[in-house]
Order: sequence, then C-alpha cells, then structure tokens
Amino acid sequence: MDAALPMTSIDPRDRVALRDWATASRAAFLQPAPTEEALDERLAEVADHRLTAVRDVVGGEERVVATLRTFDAEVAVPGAEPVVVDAVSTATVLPTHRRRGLLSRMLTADLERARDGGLALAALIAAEAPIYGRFGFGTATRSTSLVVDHTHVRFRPDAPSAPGSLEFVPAGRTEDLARVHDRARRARPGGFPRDAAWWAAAGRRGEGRWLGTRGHVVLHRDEAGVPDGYVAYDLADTSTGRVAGGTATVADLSATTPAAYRALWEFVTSIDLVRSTRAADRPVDELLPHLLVDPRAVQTGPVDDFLWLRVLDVVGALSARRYLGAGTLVLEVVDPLGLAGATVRLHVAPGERGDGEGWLSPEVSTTGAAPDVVLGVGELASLLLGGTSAMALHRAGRLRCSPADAHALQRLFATPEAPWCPTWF
Ligand SMILES: CC(=O)SCCNC(=O)CCNC(=O)[C@H](O)C(C)(C)COP(=O)(O)OP(=O)(O)OC[C@H]1O[C@@H](n2cnc3c(N)ncnc32)[C@H](O)[C@@H]1OP(=O)(O)O
Repeated sequence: MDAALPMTSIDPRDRVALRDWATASRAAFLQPAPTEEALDERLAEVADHRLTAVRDVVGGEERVVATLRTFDAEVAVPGAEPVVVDAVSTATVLPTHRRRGLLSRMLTADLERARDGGLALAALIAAEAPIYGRFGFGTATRSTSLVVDHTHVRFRPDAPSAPGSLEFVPAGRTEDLARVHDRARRARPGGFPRDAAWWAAAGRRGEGRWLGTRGHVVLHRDEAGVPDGYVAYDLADTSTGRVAGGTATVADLSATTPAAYRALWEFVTSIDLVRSTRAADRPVDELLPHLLVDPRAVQTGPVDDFLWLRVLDVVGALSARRYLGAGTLVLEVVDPLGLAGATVRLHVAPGERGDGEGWLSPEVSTTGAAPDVVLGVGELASLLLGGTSAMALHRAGRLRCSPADAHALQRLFATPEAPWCPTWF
C-alpha cells in the first residue's frame, strides 16, 4: 500500500481545489477536464459532500491522483423508515497510480469514519463488479432492462385502472416529479433520495443524465388532481422511407399506485408513430408483463447488480428493517477488514402484525452462543433488503449452515417486492 502520498479533505467551495479534484476524477473515468460550467454544476451537486484527494508530485507539480466522495443519504429498507447510510461515489485513481493501494486507503479510512460516526451501512454503485467484494460490500439490489413491442401490447381487462389525467411537464419544472419520486422511493426497499441538485441536473434538457435532446416528461394526476406518477422518455426516429418506426426510451418512470403505473405505460406504448419502447434500470419484478394479454410483448434482461451495501454495524443493520417471517437464528458475521464482525441473535417473534402489512419487529443482540449460520459481511449485505436468495448463497457455498437454517434465513429475509434502486449517485 502506498502510504507515503498525502491524503487530504477537499473543501468543495475552494474552486481551485475542486477543479483539480474534478479533473482527476474525470480523467479516471476517461472524460476531459471540466469546463467552468461543468464545475459550477459539480459544485451544486457536491457542496455538502465529503471529498477526499490523494496528491502526488507529477512533472514538478503537485496534482490530485486519486479521489473519493461520500455523503449521508437514506436508503429504504423493508417494512421500516429509510436508514441513513454512508453513500460512496467518485472512487477514482489515475491509471498512472493504479494498483498501489490508493483506493484501499481512501475507502477503508472512510468506512472507519462512518462506523465510528454510528452509521450501520455504506452504499455504492459499482463501476465493475469485482472491485468492492474485498471491501465487504455485497449486491443488495438488481436492475434489468425492457424492450416493449407496441404492436403486441393489449392491457388485460382486469388491469388496475382509475380515472385520472396526463399532461406534459415543461422543461425544468420538477417539483411534482420530485414529490412523486420521494413517495415511491420510501415505499420500496433500495429506494434512494434525489436532492434538489439531482433534479436540477435532470431538468437541464438535453444535458442532464436523465433526459436526452428529444426528451419529454408526462405527469399523471389522480381523479382529485394529485400527482401520482410520471414518465420521462426520449424519442429516436428509426423510420425507413415511408415506414414510421420511432423508438421511445424511458429514462425514468415512477408511480405510487398500480393504476397510475398502468396509465403511464399505456400512454407510452400507444404514442402514434412509435413502435417500441426501451427502458433500463427497471425492477426485476416489473409489473408490466402481468398487466398484458400477451406478456411476451415485454422482453426482459439482462439483469445486473445496481446498489451495493456494506454493513458497518451488524446489530444496527439487522434492527433497521422489519421482517415478514418469524424465527430465531444466531448469525456469526465474519468481516475480513475487522470493521463490523460480530455474533448476534436475531429473534423475530410471531406476535401481532399490527400495521396491517404483516411486518414484525426484531430483537437483535450480540451473543456468545454457538452460531447457526456463519456468513461473510458481504453476504449479509446481499441478504439485507431481500434481493438475494439465502438458498442460492447456501448452494453456492457462501453460507456455512444446515440447509434447514438456510431455509429459515430465506423465510426471515424475504420481501414482498424485489428491492430496487433506479437512482444513480
Ligand atoms: C463507487 C464508485 O465510485 S465506482 C467507480 C470506480 N472507479 C472506476 O471505475 C474508474 C477507473 N478505475 C479506477 O479509478 C481505479 O482502477 C480503481 C478506483 C477502480 C481502483 O483503484 P486502485 O488504487 O488501483 O485500487 P487498489 O490498489 O486499492 O486495489 C485494491 C485491490 O482491488 C483490486 N482491484 C482494484 N480495481 C479493480 C478492478 N477494476 N477489477 C478487479 N480488481 C480490482 C486490486 O487488484 C487490489 O487487489 P489485491 O488487494 O488483491 O492486490
């Protein structure tokens, strides 16, 4: 590990320092140095974030050669209020300085800081899947892509439907969208918040990461006029000669009721001159095929990891969610980095399912008892939101326990919906 190079915090309001930091991080992502305008936008996004830099003397000048950005954000967990996590992003090391341990130094220092500050979890989106397992992260949500052939779309007569209205939203007017998204992201494990800077970037038509040059946003309101869903889509014209053949690309679709969801998909798939729709970063248990007479109108795949979690406090992480299954298991959680390893008793009593949805609160405490299940801290992160099968991990040799205890884990951690995070950060 290259411990000689100094690692420092960057104040995002120090424009010179921010430019050096952003120039290095963009170079590692194969992008040119930021323009002054891009720097303004970056400042708006990272003003409250923790920025780390490693510097080296390059060609007689001190330069940033490695970066890390972290900030506190909420992640939705099963059956309970969202949990504040250490969100990790912009982990970069210049190609001239790679594989000398710089990422390891920056990330472990930040994870220690977050743990000492009382956070139970860290979260990130991995650029490449092999990078973060060694740091104790595990895949917590997965996403998939869809291609919908409009010519085969017909909604079933029993598909949810309710009176409502649709309207185009002018560029940059994101307040209603933000409110819809905020309700939706709390309701499903894996949901991640979008702050004003995120929406401002999305609202810059043609430039944001959300809308392309031909982007449109359509808002759905319920019968009372309350916004309950929206879709943001681009159009590509793939016509040949006199044959119209446009493709819609859904960049974002969020709805707080099945009826609004159906109305938005029905709208997109019935736009004149548009023959198909593509959508990425969708949940793996997307509702759309179940609403159609011919579910093969929707092609699904591939499935990829999206949100990764890192448990920093085993008792805190297991206590933060609620459970549908009841049971008692002693878990020995092994952490190769020595940050969070612990043996804990997870007890979920059958009891009252008072909230009408069936969620049960756990009792979690450290114990000296012999474990029923021995698992890595990354495997626990994969199980936590219900997005990974304990039976699959067991069959893959990643849980040390009897098949019966793997089954008990599976029942405890299962969630009614697959966790989903559609927000890049
Ligand atoms: C959350 C995010 O920000 S994701 C974005 C990640 N960044 C990028 O993809 C940008 C391009 N890549 C980079 O900037 C760098 O190569 C990084 C940040 C991925 C890795 O930085 P490095 O300083 O080279 O990592 P470091 O030297 O600490 O490596 C630690 C270990 O991870 C391994 N590792 C690092 N990167 C990778 C990778 N891309 N694939 C597989 N293994 C990797 C190293 O081999 C090393 O293994 P070892 O401990 O067995 O020797």
